[in-house]
Amino acid sequence: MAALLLRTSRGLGACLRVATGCPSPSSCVVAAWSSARWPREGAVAWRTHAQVRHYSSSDKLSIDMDDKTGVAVLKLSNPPVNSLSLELLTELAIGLDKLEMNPSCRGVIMTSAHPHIFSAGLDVSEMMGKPTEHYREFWRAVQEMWLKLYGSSLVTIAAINGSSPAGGCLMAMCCDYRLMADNPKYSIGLNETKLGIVAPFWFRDTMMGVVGTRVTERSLQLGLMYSPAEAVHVGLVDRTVPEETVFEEARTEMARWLKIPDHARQITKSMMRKTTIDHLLAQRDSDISNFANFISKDSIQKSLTAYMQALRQPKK
Ligand SMILES: CCCCC/C=C/C(=O)SCCNC(=O)CCNC(=O)[C@H](O)C(C)(C)COP(=O)(O)OP(=O)(O)OC[C@H]1O[C@@H](n2cnc3c(N)ncnc32)[C@H](O)[C@@H]1OP(=O)(O)O
Repeated sequence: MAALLLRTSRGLGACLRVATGCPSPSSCVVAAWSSARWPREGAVAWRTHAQVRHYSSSDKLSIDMDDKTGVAVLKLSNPPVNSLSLELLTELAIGLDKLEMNPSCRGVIMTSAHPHIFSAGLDVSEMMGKPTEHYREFWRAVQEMWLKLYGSSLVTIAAINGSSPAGGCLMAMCCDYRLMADNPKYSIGLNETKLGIVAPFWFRDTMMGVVGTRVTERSLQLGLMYSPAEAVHVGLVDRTVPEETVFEEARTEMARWLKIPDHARQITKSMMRKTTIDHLLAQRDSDISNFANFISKDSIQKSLTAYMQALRQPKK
């Protein structure tokens, strides 16, 4: 059973079960086998160039997997600002799942296809003027993307080639390592309070795992956005690099991580993240209800409307 789990289901939960010898729920194995049958018929287009395989069922996301190096490159491509719509979040979760199930994949570099913006975070229009059912579906998709990315057993590196507020920062923080372009015009952080909304506990927990309690508390209350240099100073970003080298530096960093035996690194990662993941899993439905109730409030809808109007004003 342990060998089967390692081969078919390499999420962090599976790693820790293998390490501890705990029995796995049978649903986990079933899910692993059904996902392993990708590409799904009709949903995924394949191109093969030597050892690089391109697969994506959406024009908002491209994933190129190099079988020789074991490294996949995941590029967000949702103009103008890579906002995380329901569609893009769903594609991200599916894409990450496929990489997890691909036995030749060992690492993922996440970046943006558009210069200047890594991701503007959650698509605010998905949180405005919609029925409650839509909010529930949207929030489940946000959770799912987080569970796949934060819970990935692969080495994940964020090559942050532009600004990365809120949900964009969350994605970067889910990764094992963060490189950011040293352009002072870019910024990164969890700015939710500035929109009049509150980052949920698992956004907070993710940030605490990266920068610790004190910096998280100050950053969240004030909705701080950090320049690349400031982000390095507080530990939100590991390193800044010249803008034109972000991607190559990410590749070099990946090579360093891939020198570590997968099983040892994966079990260590799982030990570090399991409590945070379990916390959300135990409260998934109540978290969805909380979000749907909160976002439906008139006062919150007014705050979001005002924020979007301000965003649309010409910049000085
Ligand atoms: C309980 C609730 C918890 C929920 C947790 C929430 C998490 C989130 O992620 S909320 C989203 C927070 N995101 C932001 O606050 C980012 C806002 N955007 C920006 O700061 C900037 O747009 C930028 C720095 C990302 C890019 O700046 P710039 O290149 O100057 O582009 P524009 O500001 O002109 O924007 C172009 C276009 O895109 C629209 N837009 C920007 N961000 C979003 C977004 N997050 N969702 C939807 N739409 C967004 C912006 O309104 C412009 O639209 P048009 O004027 O119609 O062209």
